Amino acid sequence: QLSTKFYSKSCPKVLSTVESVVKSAVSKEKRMGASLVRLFFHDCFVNGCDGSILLDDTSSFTGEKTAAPNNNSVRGFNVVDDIKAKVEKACPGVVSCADILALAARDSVVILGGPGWDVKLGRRDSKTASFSAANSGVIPPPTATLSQLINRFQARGLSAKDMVALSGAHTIGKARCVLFRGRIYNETNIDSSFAKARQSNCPRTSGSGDNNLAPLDVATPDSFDLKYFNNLLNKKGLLHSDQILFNGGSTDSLVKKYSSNTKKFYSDFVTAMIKMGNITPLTGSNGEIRKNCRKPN
Ligand code: HEM
Ligand SMILES: [Ca+2]
Ligand SMILES: [Ca+2]
Repeated sequence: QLSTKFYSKSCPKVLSTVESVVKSAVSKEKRMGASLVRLFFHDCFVNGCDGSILLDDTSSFTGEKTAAPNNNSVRGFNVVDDIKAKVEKACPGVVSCADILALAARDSVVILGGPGWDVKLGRRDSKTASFSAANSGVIPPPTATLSQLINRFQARGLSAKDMVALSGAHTIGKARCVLFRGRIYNETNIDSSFAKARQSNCPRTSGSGDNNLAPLDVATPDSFDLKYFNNLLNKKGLLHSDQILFNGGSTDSLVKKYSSNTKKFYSDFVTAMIKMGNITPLTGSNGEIRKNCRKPN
């Protein structure tokens, strides 16, 4: 059972240490806050919040970093290393990499103007990772239908409401052209001037400009707020999987509600982040406390 006080005796400085490293990383690059939030999501969905996503490949082991949803996409590993090094100095062998991800995600949201919450701690680190689980079937792709999105979250114990609230994390951060090209050229539920603007930096031809970036939230890309949901009402969702949340289906009413009610969005987002953070953690004597987040001890 996770607890907010897990390190209060063994490493009282962990909270302030994580916060200060995240603060300095985000002040250098706002996007890093978004990247750290996403890292936590992609860790928790694949075999639970166990730091599995942080393991590097070796000559005899392929981890999760090169799986399709992560490859050339997830980032922030150096910031996690930096946090881990400082935490190890303060309390060697005590704090897990999985808990560092949970704290860094929360701190990122707060620093970018979003809600705060008490993070439950006590997760331990996996000794392995799963390329196959990360590569297919667990993390939804941006081309997903609404029922696929709902099903993939349900498979992790998260409701449709949790899914919509968590999608609100796309109020920060960026995405690559290759992942929204189909939407801006082929879809009809898109604002035409928005589509044009995005097309200007994302060529139609596949293979050209694939890695060009655009903000997930056209209005306030560096602030954690409800503008993401406003964009959806205006057909300015960047990804297919964003706009599908407001496209005449069962989640329309929730999107509408969040678009005008910051309090409701924040409280549902926090509830869902805590739920996501509880996905099958390793506790007790399972797993280990890695010394280096990139490799098992
Ligand atoms: C609902 C299903 C979801 C889909 C289909 C999805 C898909 C994506 C895609 C395709 C990107 C861009 C990746 C790239 O360009 O390489 C992205 C970025 C991002 N996602 Fe999601 N996502 C989903 C849910 C979530 C959740 C639950 C969170 C966190 C709670 C989240 C947080 C983020 C953030 C913060 C970014 C920007 C990262 C950065 O700028 O480095 N997403 N997502
Ligand atoms: Ca994991
Ligand atoms: Ca925003």
